Amino acid sequence: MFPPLYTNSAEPATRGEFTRNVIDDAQGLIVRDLIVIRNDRLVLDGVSFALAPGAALMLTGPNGAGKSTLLRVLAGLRRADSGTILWNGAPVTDPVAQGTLVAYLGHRDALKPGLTLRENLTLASEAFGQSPDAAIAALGLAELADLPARMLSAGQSRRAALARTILRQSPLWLLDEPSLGLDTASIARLGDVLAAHRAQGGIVIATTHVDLPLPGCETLALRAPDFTKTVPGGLAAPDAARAPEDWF
Ligand SMILES: Nc1ncnc2c1ncn2[C@@H]1O[C@H](COP(=O)(O)OP(=O)(O)OP(=O)(O)O)[C@@H](O)[C@H]1O
Repeated sequence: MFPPLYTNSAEPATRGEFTRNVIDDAQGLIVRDLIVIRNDRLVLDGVSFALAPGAALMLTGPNGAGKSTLLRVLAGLRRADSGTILWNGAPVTDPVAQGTLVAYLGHRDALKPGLTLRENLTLASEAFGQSPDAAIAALGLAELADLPARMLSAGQSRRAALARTILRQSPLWLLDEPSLGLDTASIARLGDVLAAHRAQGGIVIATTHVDLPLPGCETLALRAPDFTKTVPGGLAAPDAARAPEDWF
């Protein structure tokens, strides 16, 4: 098991401890010294953590702290200005290019309103040769499966988006506020789904403003960025030279 060492500051003591204890070729996910600058503002300032297979991390912090930004970097939807991501000891430069490594649930449910719930999930699952039935059942959606997505409530729609995320059967789940709008029974189902994934060696990273059903998880509390400080022109590191149009 990795040591639960995290930081989103550049404090030398924490960085030193992290470096001493984490072995680069270990199984699982290692994130080291991630720096992200948005609009000349330092949003993530040296985020580091390590998660072994079966582990989970809850990302907390005030609005604007960078939780979604961190997930999007890990999902390959945005580049970091500097830092390293290792998966099973190998550097991950583009998670999207790794195919099924990552399953990402963003803020938006992004269902096609004219298609039924099942059609939405089938569309997503065909590329992976999976049937959507297990995911539909796991999120308690069988009775709603033939309704057009436009007829789903906010919580039902969130469950459908969760089902679409999990059917990829990716080892690394990145979930942005997965419990948003879910009722008590649905949160319990979400807990079962997360536990089953972790029991198979999967890793979960989830942002949240409320408690999530992730027993034994680690927590990384990101701090609000200091918006009185600017980083004009970004960092001197080569990554910072990428054109803004390369970024999502
Ligand atoms: N398009 C943008 N351009 C520049 N800065 C942005 C942009 N979108 C967001 N930011 C800044 O990036 C920072 C991190 O935003 P992010 O969405 O990652 O925060 P968060 O912790 O997920 O917040 P919340 O709890 O509200 O979801 C914010 O402080 C925000 O001001």
